[in-house]
Amino acid sequence: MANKANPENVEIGSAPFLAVLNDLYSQYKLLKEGTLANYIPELAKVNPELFSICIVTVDGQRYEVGDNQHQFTIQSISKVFAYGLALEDHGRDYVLTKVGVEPTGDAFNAIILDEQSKRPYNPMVNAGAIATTSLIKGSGATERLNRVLDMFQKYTGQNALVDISVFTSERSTGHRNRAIAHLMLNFGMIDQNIEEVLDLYFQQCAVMVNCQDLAVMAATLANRGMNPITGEQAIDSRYIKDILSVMYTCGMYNFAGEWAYKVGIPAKSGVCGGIMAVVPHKMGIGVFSPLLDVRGNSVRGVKVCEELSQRLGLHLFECSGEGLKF
Ligand SMILES: NC(=O)CC[C@H](N)C(=O)O
Repeated sequence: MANKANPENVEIGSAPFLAVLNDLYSQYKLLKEGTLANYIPELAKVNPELFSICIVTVDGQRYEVGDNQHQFTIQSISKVFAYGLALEDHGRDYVLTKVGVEPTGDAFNAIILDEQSKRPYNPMVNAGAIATTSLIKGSGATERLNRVLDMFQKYTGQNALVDISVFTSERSTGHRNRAIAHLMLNFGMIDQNIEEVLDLYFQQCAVMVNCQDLAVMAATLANRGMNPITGEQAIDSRYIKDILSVMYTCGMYNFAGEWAYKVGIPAKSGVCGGIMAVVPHKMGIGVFSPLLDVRGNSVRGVKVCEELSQRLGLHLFECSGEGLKF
């Protein structure tokens, strides 16, 4: 796949977004820091050079640069959407008894639960995401998986498929997640068959997307839950505030505070190297670059979002008028 800016992009959108995206792409293409996620063996096989940035506005305009068609597994970004489905299945109050909404300041895969309540801290870290996945309704494993895939299809407008190699790779090595699930079983936070819950969690993490899909999914959240390309309602709009709040406070794990301070918009990263960011009522942003920092966030992805936020004036609390108007 081509690693340089695709000249066809000029057709897709217009300045100023495209000029900014092209600029960021050429600038950060030179940045080679970070490491591939190798605790899931299949993820260590990815080409570390891959890089793409995409913006989709709530009125359906698309601006993109780089390897936007390259498919990768969604990993932790799936946690956002599974949380939405659990909220639709059970309502806010019940979900809150099983998964909290407190940032942890710990790594995404920390084996910890809230001391008092025994709940996992929030749905964006592994413990909370496994608990969330255990809440997804269905009469058996196949129906639950199909519901998850249908849900992803509504958000992306594309067929949702699981990358079987990545799924089996994680299933055979995911002992840390198994330990987390057993801890939650011990405290009665999950009650279903653990292996079945973990299978669904690993499957949802192995759903294939490209950078464009991330931007469309983010734009759907920015657009009160309606996919701006297909017009389909992907989630009940009443849960958008729940989702965006936990993304804002917990979506970037133990970098969430600095992210909120510097970038100032709800976002979610995954060890695939994807970052999905939401500018409410305006746009969705997807960035993909697989080299990760120590917290498991894409090195280029963080840099691109920091600069994009500054240059387009995206920070939610920006009031000095800095950045481009749109
Ligand atoms: N941060 C991530 O993307 C983690 C997701 C991965 N499937 C895991 O559970 O470890």
